[in-house]
Amino acid sequence: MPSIAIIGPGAIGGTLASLLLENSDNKVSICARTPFEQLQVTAAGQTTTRDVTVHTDSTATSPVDWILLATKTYQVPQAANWFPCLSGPHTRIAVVQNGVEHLANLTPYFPSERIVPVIIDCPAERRSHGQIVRHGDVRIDIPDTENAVAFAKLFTDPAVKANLTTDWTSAAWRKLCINAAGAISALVNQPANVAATPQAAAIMEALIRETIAVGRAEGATLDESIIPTIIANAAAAPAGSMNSLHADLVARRPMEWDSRNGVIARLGQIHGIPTPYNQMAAQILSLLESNP
Ligand SMILES: NC(=O)C1=CN([C@@H]2O[C@H](COP(=O)(O)OP(=O)(O)OC[C@H]3O[C@@H](n4cnc5c(N)ncnc54)[C@H](OP(=O)(O)O)[C@@H]3O)[C@@H](O)[C@H]2O)C=CC1
Ligand SMILES: CC(C)(CO)C(=O)C(=O)O
Repeated sequence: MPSIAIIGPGAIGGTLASLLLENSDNKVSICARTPFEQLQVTAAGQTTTRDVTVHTDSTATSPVDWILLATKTYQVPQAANWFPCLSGPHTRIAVVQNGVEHLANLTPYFPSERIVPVIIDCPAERRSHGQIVRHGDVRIDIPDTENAVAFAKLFTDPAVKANLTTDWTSAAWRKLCINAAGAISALVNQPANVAATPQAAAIMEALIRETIAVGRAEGATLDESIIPTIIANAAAAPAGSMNSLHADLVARRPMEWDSRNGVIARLGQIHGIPTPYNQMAAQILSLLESNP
């Protein structure tokens, strides 16, 4: 029975915890900052409610086979306080976050061979502690490695579609193109279909072009055909669709502006690639965050 501790039972962590509990072989525990007794996930009009083991004190935990880290990227340093009690010599960690810095963020705590970086596409929101709404299937891109295959096998629910890729870098940068462009919604506080306006579409195109240029310099294979696709998909999103960055702005929570836009400016500077749109997006979002 693989033992799995989910750190960060929010929209993504709560969704994955519920899906892991579908597999009765899994021994699942949750590491949270706020206690709750039941995990309720609604997807496709169906609500699943389960009693769950929730820890809020790391000293009450013990080493597990898998850690699933699903906090926001800027929360990793604090979440690392869970690692000593949860980690044994063979503990592996799946990092389920947006961005392209999964390994850079976690190698200070784990050897890279025990880190599984996970790119996830799963529109989800946390309504309250332990109450999640999932708005679609769960698609994950993971590297084609022994540990990643073992991670994917923890899930038996067909809603989880795992893509084993030999080019995880390109998959991560393709997702970052979506997330970088998604900043427009938080910048103008408008849902995804603001992309239907020519002004928003032009800004999204500029954000994506910068992301493609830096991603290519980082070794990703990125085709410019994703530009109109990302913009068209956003423009056609159901009315009111919010990405998680925009949801954080509306909820007056901190935002992942650094891992979704700032990273392009940071890496662009290393490669000598100008990234004025992503740099300004990160600066404006940081300003909005500090002056809600
Ligand atoms: N939501 C979405 O649609 C998608 C999100 N993602 C990405 O997935 C990642 C997670 O995002 P999401 O699930 O939306 O974020 P949420 O804010 O919904 O969840 C983060 C969770 O982590 C918890 N947390 C933070 N710090 C700690 C800590 N030290 N110990 C224990 N728990 C902690 C938070 O608890 P608390 O309640 O105390 O804040 C919260 O439950 C992000 O990188 C995001 O960009 C990717 C695809 C889609
Ligand atoms: C693409 C999207 C909107 C859902 O997977 C996302 O990554 C997010 O909300 O952070």
